[in-house]
Amino acid sequence: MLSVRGLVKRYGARTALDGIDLDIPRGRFVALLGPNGAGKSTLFQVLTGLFASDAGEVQVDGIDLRRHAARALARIGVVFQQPSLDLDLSLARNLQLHADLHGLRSRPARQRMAEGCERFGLADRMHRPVRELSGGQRRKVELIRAGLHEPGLLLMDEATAGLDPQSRRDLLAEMNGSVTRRGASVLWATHLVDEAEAADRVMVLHRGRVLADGAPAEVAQRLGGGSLEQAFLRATA
Ligand SMILES: Nc1ncnc2c1ncn2[C@@H]1O[C@H](COP(=O)(O)OP(=O)(O)OP(=O)(O)O)[C@@H](O)[C@H]1O
Repeated sequence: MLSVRGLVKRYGARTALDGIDLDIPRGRFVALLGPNGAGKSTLFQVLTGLFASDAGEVQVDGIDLRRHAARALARIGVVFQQPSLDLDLSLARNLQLHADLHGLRSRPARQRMAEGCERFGLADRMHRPVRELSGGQRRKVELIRAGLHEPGLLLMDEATAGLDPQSRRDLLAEMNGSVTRRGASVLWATHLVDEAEAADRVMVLHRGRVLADGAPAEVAQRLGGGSLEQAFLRATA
């Protein structure tokens, strides 16, 4: 679903991504685990076409991001680290704008919006301004929005930041649901080891490089043993 080869991104003299290779097949939940400044957001900015890389290739479902950006991006759903809803518009209007941007027909769009809001307990808030929602509820709206066009790849950049334990659990369960229900792939950026432990696969990113990639137990082993948390802290100290 996602193939990245030799990705390099520099900000002036600073190299934020230093030759990233990764392959994510369909139906996998992959955690991108890295400390602050590892390059997670930069990777997402390149994958979503916000920044051009200095070198390397990205293919989404076999489509080259640089040459066919619109087709490649249509297959991606994203929740960025910074909230990006229009607070003055209603929840439904925010979702409808996204559906229109992706050219969704109105009946399936309305049905998916209603299903998503139902799943997250937001059905009775659909026509209220987003400003009236809590931080956790806003995150859930962003998640519904990211999946509205049923993308094969979901990119989540620290999507649980600021959420209470129950909301974090709801979001993770929803992501796992997307993987099993629709066969979507999820790349979940986090610095929280417990979230990474719940993934099928963990990629540890540090200073723009992938230090280890595999099942959580394998990654812990490759980074010197002990728990994943111990190994991660040691490797990124
Ligand atoms: N616009 C920018 N200009 C210059 N340097 C940048 C810019 N954005 C990021 N960087 C640098 O690139 C590196 C990677 O940053 P990035 O935000 O991708 O990391 P991150 O893993 O997402 O961190 P965090 O977990 O803190 O969000 C850091 O050294 C950061 O200071």
